[in-house]
Amino acid sequence: MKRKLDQNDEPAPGENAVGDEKISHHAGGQIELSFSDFDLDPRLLQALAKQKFRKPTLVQQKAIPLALDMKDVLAKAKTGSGKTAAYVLPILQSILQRKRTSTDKLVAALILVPTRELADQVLKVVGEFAAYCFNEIRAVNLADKQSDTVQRALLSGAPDIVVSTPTKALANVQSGALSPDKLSYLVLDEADLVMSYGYEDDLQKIAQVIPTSTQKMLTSATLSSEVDSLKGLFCRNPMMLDLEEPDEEGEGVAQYYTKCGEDEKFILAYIIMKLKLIKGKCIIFVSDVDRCYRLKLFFEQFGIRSCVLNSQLPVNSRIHVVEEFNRNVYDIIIASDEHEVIGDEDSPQAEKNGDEDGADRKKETGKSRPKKKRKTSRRDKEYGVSRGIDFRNVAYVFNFDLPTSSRSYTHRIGRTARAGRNGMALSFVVPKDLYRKHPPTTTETAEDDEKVLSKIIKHQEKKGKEMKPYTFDMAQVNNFRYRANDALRAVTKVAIREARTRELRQELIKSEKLKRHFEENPTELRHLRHDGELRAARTQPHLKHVPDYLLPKDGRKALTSEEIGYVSLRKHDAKDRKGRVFRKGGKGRGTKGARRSDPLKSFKMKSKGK
Ligand SMILES: Nc1ncnc2c1ncn2[C@@H]1O[C@H](COP(=O)(O)OP(=O)(O)OP(=O)(O)O)[C@@H](O)[C@H]1O
Repeated sequence: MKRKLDQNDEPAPGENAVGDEKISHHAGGQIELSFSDFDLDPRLLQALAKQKFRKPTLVQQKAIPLALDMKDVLAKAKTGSGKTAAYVLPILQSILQRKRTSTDKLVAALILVPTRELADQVLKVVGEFAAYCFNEIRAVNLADKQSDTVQRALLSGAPDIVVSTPTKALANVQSGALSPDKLSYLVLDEADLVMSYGYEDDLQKIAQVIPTSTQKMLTSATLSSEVDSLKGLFCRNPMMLDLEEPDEEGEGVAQYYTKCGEDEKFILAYIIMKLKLIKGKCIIFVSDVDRCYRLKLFFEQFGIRSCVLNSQLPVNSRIHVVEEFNRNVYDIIIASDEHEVIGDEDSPQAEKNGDEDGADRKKETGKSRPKKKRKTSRRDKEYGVSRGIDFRNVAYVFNFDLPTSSRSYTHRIGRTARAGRNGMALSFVVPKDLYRKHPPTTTETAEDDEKVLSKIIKHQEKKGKEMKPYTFDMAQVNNFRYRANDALRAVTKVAIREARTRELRQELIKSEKLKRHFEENPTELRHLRHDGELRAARTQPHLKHVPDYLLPKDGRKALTSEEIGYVSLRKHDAKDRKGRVFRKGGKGRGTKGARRSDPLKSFKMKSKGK
């Protein structure tokens, strides 16, 4: 029997979620292909070897042959499974092939993405794969904020590949700077988001000028109800891939949630970060820009350094933060997941298009998010880091504020456990009774956390994943309450406003410098750190150290999860070569010495400040 999917439904593994013609695939029993089976240009194989891509991932094994066979492809595969290479490699292959016999200059591929940071990332991936093609491939990014003149200059001479957001692409098509007449490839990366990001009108106009012969590739980790609109707009009979693959070496993302009050979120975050209960790099998602600064200033009180990412920051700074994080310069990023709000504000079609941030939330909770007043501050509509961004070696994702939909949850936790690694996700959930007691000082409402949680649990179960409760021992946690509240009191609204202004000013200066001067001196970029103290809040130096009396009796030796909470977690190994990413160990897996333990238990506590 065919199950009816609502827009928020993420289909169960192998379920025919993306349409009737689709083929569902599972990894089990498939013959494994290697990159050399694809008959790729040797220069591409060389680039793959340089990047240490030993074998194609499942989505690459399935999509690349179809794409090389000139088929339209609609691919749904999990986060971090290598969808970018699945469309970039066939594009490069076809361009190189054409260039063997033709000297025509034309834009061969248009890659549409929802955000500027993703456009930047995709351009870099293209550059990496084209590294040995010398001057044969030219790719440009139109998503950056550039004048029309600069964009026209970029497009003059017909680059082979154009990466853009739909709005920028359409503007250039309409001005005549970008000619889609001879386009061989059109890609929609994060296709469901592109469809529901206020871009539908742009996409419709683009669809009208794309030749019917253009081959289309549409990808996302979450595609369901958008499929019909996408098919209607772009490709009527695509090959549909719905790929579910087992996590390679263990559990993928180990998922936990903790029910707590709004004020307790801060205490727990302080304890987890300061006592390093979970080791490694992390991304903390909050619901809006103010929350970014509230948490950053709160952490600052304890000497915990963090970077923020939000739509107010200049795009250069945002991209730089991600790059530096990936080079292990920073450990903590506090990111606002704002497209949910922007979806509401800027996209009247959000509901129509199945935007979980609008329509699905309504479905889940029975009510729409209250309309927010438009902030006077400048926000970048094309900001977004929960989708597609390839954060490297993220040990855990921390949903300080629960997302408002299961789809958003899937993408957020997909920032860890990428490319076959393991990771962990911890989400704070404010139960209704606690919400009423201490409503959050955020523009978002947490009142529906529990409803969203049950939806998330349901969707994860369909995929064979489990989201487990984790209960902290609040008696132990309460020892830290006074200090946490003291720090929180210093983070006033005025302090947050000042911090926002100060950071924006600093980042604008850095951004300009980044753009002009540091292009020529890339090594100097390192000096422009983004995790400096904002010092907008009252400073209390004593808070930077954790006094011994707050710790359990043998606290200086180690704090175990039994002491801070009871162990209701599934056994989970947390170790990799650098001690950064949780990996499932075990006999014969080369994880000598890896101890089977839960995420908190395995970490020693540090009683001194950073
Ligand atoms: N065949 C491969 N072998 C090893 N690593 C790979 C392979 N393919 C991709 N990767 C790496 O996996 C990571 C994730 O790839 P990518 O960003 O393309 O995932 P994605 O499926 O697009 O994720 P998302 O759904 O979050 O956008 C990248 O760091 C990439 O370099």
